[in-house]
Amino acid sequence: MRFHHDRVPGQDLTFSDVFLVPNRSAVNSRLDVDLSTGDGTGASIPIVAANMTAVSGRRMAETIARCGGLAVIPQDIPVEVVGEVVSWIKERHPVYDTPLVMPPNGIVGEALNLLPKRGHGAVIVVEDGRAVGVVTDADCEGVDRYTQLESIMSRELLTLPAGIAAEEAFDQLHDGRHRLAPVVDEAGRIVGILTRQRALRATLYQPAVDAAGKLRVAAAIGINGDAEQKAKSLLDAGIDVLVIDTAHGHQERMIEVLRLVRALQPDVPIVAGNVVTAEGVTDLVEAGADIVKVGVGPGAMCTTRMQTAVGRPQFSAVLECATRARELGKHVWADGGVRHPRDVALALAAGASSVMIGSWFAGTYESPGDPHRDNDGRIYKESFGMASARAVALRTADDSPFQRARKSFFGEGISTARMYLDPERPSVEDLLDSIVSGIRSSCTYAGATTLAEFHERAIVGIQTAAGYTEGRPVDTSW
Ligand SMILES: NC(=O)C1=CN([C@@H]2O[C@H](COP(=O)(O)OP(=O)(O)OC[C@H]3O[C@@H](n4cnc5c(N)ncnc54)[C@H](OP(=O)(O)O)[C@@H]3O)[C@@H](O)[C@H]2O)C=CC1
Ligand SMILES: Nc1nc2c(ncn2[C@@H]2O[C@H](COP(=O)(O)O)[C@@H](O)[C@H]2O)c(=O)[nH]1
Ligand SMILES: [K+]
Repeated sequence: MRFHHDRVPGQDLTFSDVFLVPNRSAVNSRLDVDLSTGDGTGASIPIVAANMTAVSGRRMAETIARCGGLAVIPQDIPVEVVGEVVSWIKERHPVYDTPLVMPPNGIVGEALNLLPKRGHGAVIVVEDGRAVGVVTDADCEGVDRYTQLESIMSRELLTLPAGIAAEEAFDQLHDGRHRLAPVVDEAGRIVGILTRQRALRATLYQPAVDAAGKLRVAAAIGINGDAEQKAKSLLDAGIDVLVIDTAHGHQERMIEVLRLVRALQPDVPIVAGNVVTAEGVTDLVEAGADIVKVGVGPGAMCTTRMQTAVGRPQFSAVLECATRARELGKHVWADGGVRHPRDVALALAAGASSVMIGSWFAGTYESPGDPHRDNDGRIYKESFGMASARAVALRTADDSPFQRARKSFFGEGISTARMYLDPERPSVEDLLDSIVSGIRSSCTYAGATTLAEFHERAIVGIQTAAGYTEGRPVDTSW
């Protein structure tokens, strides 16, 4: 990456301060771009869902991995629960979505609770292991909540044979005017769901899978307590990437924990952070990190900069840290502050191998929270920071009241924020489509077919606030 006209800025910058200049390009199609990360995590797109309780649970993890990214199960989840989550994810189909299933005598109220859990928007009614009907939101409209599904379900059900080619599945769905269909094995048992969109996505995304063809998932630990034992248990549970995460990653306890974990000789990459300086990267890499997580204070739930003045504008932090990591033969993940696909492109241009997204993904069907409606009927989910009073209260539930009170003293995050579901893009897969199409396009504007080439060729300019505003779409006259 170089700065436009080689004007290296004298101050630190964040994503809104910068833009990408187009290059002469020999890349004919955005579909010719390979977005795999090359950082040893096996991800085929450079997106990681952050280790936040309001963001990354089992549904987020399977959905993102199916599109080639990763989710990090947060450190606050008990190890035995993480073990169950990992086994559950490894049992999911790498291409077909997990169906929501109910019996014919199940009631509409329950179906309405299940529907927002998944982007495909349908409950499959199953009897003796076979699909006998399908119920969507529209079928439940104006119907008493205690009505049994068999009296409202649509019985005109297309089923697709397991192993069907994605394009063939799309055509069958399209020709039969079906939005989705259960995929069944030879015995007629449901193995998953294909919507038209998922069939299309199966041709555009490569799932992130392990050597056994199972979906990949990452998990995090903190630096307190018996971090080494916790790391061991997570590795035994079969996680694919281990994240060691704390607010101030450039501290000696982190270095000590990293050394202990590295000594376990895990055969999965170790990610550690967060830092924002080259020195931080050097120390964590020397202690055993394969990937360093970069970002102090850019997160949407984060009050650290207001509380402490500490942090660093994220674009410059990523650039400096990625440069050092590259010199050491290692990688960085850009963590926090991403609100538009352009921010992802800029973090990749600065040299990150992957970009972490938290709050943006909290406002999707697949995040763990329950959907709520505001006074205007808009659907939102609650998000909260991992250093907020709410997260600290959850994390310290087993401590004595005095210990809990002491630990709540240093909150550095928001306890409730409303993350609205975008009616056009309510599922995390919709957001991924938008991000991935954006960065594929950024790569071709730069003349790059891989992320390594993108970083090499990217030309970054610095803009005024007016320059940034000019780039925003205008949806009313002025
Ligand atoms: N990326 C970011 O900008 C930030 C992210 N977070 C996220 O919040 C979650 C909780 O992290 P964290 O608060 O580190 O909790 P942890 O449970 O990981 O504990 C942090 C440990 O570091 C010690 N510590 C020393 N100085 C600091 C400091 N300035 N800030 C925080 N801890 C310090 C703490 O001791 P003691 O409490 O006694 O001081 C404690 O022992 C993580 O997921 C983290 O990523 C939190 C803040 C900033
Ligand atoms: N200072 C704090 N930072 C936090 C907290 N919870 C999470 N985070 C960080 O934010 C990113 C995600 O950023 P986003 O803009 O995509 O939401 C996450 O990975 C953490 O590094 C917090 O309570 N305080
Ligand atoms: K912030």
